[in-house]
Amino acid sequence: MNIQQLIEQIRQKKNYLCVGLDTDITKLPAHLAARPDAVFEFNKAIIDATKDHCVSYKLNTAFYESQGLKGWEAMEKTLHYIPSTHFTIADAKRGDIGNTSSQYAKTFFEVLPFDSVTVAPYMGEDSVRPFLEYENKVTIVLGLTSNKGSNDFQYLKLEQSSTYLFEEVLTKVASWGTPGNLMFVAGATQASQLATIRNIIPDNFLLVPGVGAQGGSLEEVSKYGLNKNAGLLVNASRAIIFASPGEDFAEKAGVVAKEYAEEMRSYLGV
Ligand SMILES: O=c1ccn([C@@H]2O[C@H](COP(=O)(O)O)[C@@H](O)[C@H]2O)c(=O)[nH]1
Repeated sequence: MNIQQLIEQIRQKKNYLCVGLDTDITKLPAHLAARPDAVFEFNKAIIDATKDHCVSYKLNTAFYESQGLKGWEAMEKTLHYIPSTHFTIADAKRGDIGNTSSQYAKTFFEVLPFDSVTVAPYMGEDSVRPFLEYENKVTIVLGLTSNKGSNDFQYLKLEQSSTYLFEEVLTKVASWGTPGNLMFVAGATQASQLATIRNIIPDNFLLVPGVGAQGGSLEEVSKYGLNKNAGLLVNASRAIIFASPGEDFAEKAGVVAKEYAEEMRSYLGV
């Protein structure tokens, strides 16, 4: 799915919810935990219960890679189970010298046919370029992250200027691509910076993690982040997939996803 099709899905479904499949095996419901394909069974049930209330799924690859081959297989099966009407994100945060980034791009755009992958911009243009070379795929670059550690580097002021490092990152990286192939991560916990971010990149989609378990406000994010095409994908992982620890985990996930979707609909004013 490309950005134009994502915009169409948002219009049809009237929400911009991304469900995060951060499937931590230590948190699986007891009745599933011992099953041989537990992670995929869990994800399948979550997708079935939430697909009508979201437009996207984000798989944080760490939760799969940490399980070795079995985890990788669960990630692949999950990706293929997600309906083609939903925008898929590999939250892998890759980026290396160009020669190596090409291999990462091949991994997440070809071997695993995700629609998009998250990329860390620290190593500069040649580390991001191999991802951007894929037509109809989207590169999601870390702009201003949701964690406390974002203060360490992202809020450093550039010498003799009032500009933060993250602002320079957004400005520079935006010139490497277009709103059709480049999104940025902006943490929901950073809502006070969203107006600034929108001034720099009015048209790019923002992937916004940090509502739910991290306490970010959906209302604030929507107020400052929405643009003419919606322009937002707001992710919640733990708050949805682990809404209940019991046999009703999928049903509860569906209820929470529906609540987020309805709140989003009110902000879209449709
Ligand atoms: O700045 C960032 C970038 C990525 N993430 C990822 O999003 C989800 C958030 O999970 P919750 O359970 O909803 O808190 C997770 O995969 C993070 O690695 C982020 O939180 N902040």
